[in-house]
Formats: sequence, structure tokens, C-alpha cells
Amino acid sequence: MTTHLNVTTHSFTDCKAQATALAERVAERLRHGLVERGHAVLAVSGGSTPKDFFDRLSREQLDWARVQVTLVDERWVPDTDERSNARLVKARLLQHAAAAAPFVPLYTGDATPEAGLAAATARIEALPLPFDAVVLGMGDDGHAASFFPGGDHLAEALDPDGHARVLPMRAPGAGEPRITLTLPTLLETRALYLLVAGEKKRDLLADARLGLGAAQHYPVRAVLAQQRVPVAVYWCP
Ligand SMILES: O=C(O)[C@H](O)[C@@H](O)[C@H](O)[C@H](O)COP(=O)(O)O
Repeated sequence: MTTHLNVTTHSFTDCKAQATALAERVAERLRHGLVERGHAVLAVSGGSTPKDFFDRLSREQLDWARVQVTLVDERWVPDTDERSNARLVKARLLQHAAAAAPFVPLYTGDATPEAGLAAATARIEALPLPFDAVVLGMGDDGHAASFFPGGDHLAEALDPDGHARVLPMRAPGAGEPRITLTLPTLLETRALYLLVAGEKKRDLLADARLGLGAAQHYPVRAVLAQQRVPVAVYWCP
């Protein structure tokens, strides 16, 4: 385990062990929330990396009916689309014991994320924040959530003092339009995790932390550099 400023890195030699360790850690955070407050709130990322983590977490025995699950970001597609993060979460996380968890989607069915923004924001505002745990991933271009390089609402989304809870995001590297929780919303959490795999992402994270080369412009730097919430990176090869 290595700690650098606000970031602690847990490195694993195999990805199943990483998924298991993070699932146990997040389940512990959720149980803690259930004991302390009688409810818990979890926000997760989509993408390919969290699948094993979802499978493992879905089997954790806890009172899932009192755990609200939502997304850190969503591609603006219905949950029948294979690009939908909601579809992934339903298929991999809301199974087994976790099938009882209420799910709060970000996609509203409106034609665009701009049109659905007010309704999606209201869903997030209705949650009993802070989150007990937020699980981020990271893309090869240094994006986390939908904080994409060149995103049309990037500066607003990363503003630590911004008031928007949710924003639409369009970016060259994003594929379809997206919707994302903003950085201050994601930082309203008791625990923040960054789940990454592969040597390329390990190197990219190291460069981002040091602000080296192209990495000085990676949006994930805003997550690593903030001092509000410690970041626990879970890495496997
Ligand atoms: O909807 C999404 O795409 C995510 O929430 C996104 O921020 C993801 O975490 C990264 O793109 C990493 O994706 P991979 O795990 O597929 O590399």
C-alpha cells in the first residue's frame, strides 16, 4: 500500500482479488451506513472494469432493500442499449442479494440530457446524501465519471464550489451525449474509490498525480488533487 498526499493505492497481483477486496470494503461502508443511519447510498461507474466487482458485491449479505444505488454518470441511451450503464448495473450488480436494492437511474427518457437534466437532478437531490461510497473508474484519456477532456461542461463540472449537482456532457471522446454527477456532488461521500486495471492506467495515474506531460490536462487530476475526501485507488494488472 502506498500513500501520496490524499491518495492511497492498493495494488493487487490479480484482478479477482482486487474485485473481492473492494467489494468487501464497500459492503463494510454500506453496513456501517445501515447501522448508523438506517439507510445507505452507493454511486457506481459503468465501463468494463467494474464487472467482477459488481458480481462480488451483489453477493454480499446486507439489507440491500435499504441501500439506494445510483450511477456517477450515464450515456444518454435507454437501458435496452448495450452502452447503457443502467443496463450493466442491473445485469451485474442488482442480482443475488443486491436484487433488493432500489435503483435510481440518471437517464430519463427525454430526447437529450439537457432536456432530462432537471428530472435527473431532482432524483439525486432526493437521495439522503452524503453517499456512503462512490466508485469511479478511469478511461485511457484520463476521464473519470463523464469528466472528458474537451467536454462542453467540463470546467463547470469540476468546479469544487459549483452548485450544479448534475450536468450534461458532450465531448469528442465520449461517444453519445452523457449526463454526470459533478465533482462536488461526487465528493459528498464518506468514501471514494477509484477502480482501475492495467499498466497503462497505472502509469497514466502516476503521470496525472505529478502533472507530467499530457497528463497535466487529464480531468482525473481534479479528483486526485482535491483535499475534501481521501481517494483509495484499487489497481490490478
Ligand atoms: O460510463 C462510463 O464509461 C464510466 O462511468 C466511465 O467514467 C468509466 O469509468 C471509464 O470510461 C472507464 O471505463 P473502462 O472501465 O471501460 O475502462
